Amino acid sequence: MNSPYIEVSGVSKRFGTQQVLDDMNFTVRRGEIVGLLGPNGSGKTTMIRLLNGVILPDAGSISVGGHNPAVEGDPIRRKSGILTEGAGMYHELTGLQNLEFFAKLYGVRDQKRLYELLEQFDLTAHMHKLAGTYSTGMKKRLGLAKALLHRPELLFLDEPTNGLDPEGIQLVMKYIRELNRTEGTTILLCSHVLHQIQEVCHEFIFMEYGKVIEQGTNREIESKYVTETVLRVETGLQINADRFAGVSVRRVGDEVLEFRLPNKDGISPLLQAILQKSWVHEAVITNRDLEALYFKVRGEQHE
Ligand SMILES: Nc1ncnc2c1ncn2[C@@H]1O[C@H](COP(=O)(O)OP(=O)(O)OP(=O)(O)O)[C@@H](O)[C@H]1O
Repeated sequence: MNSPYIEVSGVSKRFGTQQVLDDMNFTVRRGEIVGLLGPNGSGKTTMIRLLNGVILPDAGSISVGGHNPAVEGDPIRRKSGILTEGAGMYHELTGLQNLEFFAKLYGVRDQKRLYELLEQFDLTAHMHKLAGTYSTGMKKRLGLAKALLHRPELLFLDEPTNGLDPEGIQLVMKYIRELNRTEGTTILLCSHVLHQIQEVCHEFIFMEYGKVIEQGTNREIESKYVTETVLRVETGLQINADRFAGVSVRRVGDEVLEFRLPNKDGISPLLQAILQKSWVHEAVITNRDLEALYFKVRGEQHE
């Protein structure tokens, strides 16, 4: 098991009278992609700013790669890259000039790196245009190129796919996965779009009201919260009771039935029983994707 790269323990932060973070505790292991998830205003961006040493916690301790961001922000910023929501670009400079500016700031001397990143993010044809004229997707991709200039070992991504079209989302997600796989980059990713990050993250941290309400892999959270299997089946089967083959069932569409089983072992016998009477076009478990888990975890917090 990898050692913790980020350790957050008992961290609280207040702005005026508003308690934004309240006793936050979590760890991120080296080389992992971790999703930080929570509703608007739950404190995700504030947490990233604390990890970068941009603001200071009121209580608790933080370690990032062995450094305390409150007093050692510089070494952390040297080995980390950050993509914020606004991407922080100079609109009156071209894409290339922006990268040149930040390359100088980060002490990146290798000019090839700039062109390599422009190419990687499909920006070569646009590098001489002013960044202010870029589309949202292009700005986001330029922001990523900037964050990666100095080959950081840690990457903070705040809503990396906001405002991107489906193609842009795919490009960014593919790059995140590849970067992690080939360079072992540790990535902390904030997002609302759960189905997009489900595939790329190794672990998830669910936040609410400035607290961590759950942390784990999809499988760990699933085994803790999912006590039954909900199977949606597209079939021509006609039912006239609320059970079929001993399994609870209800109709949810013209040719769609929803079955509730105690566990996955019952799926094959159920499908066999259906197939003896009718056709089946699709069968999907609907209650274990990240979105379903997220609502389940949040729901249990409110009970
Ligand atoms: N510098 C600040 N001064 C005062 N209040 C702040 C400051 N920064 C953040 N807040 C407040 O802290 C709360 C959490 O904000 P934060 O941006 O961390 O949430 P978030 O989870 O990232 O939200 P979103 O998903 O909308 O980006 C909000 O109510 C916000 O108004």
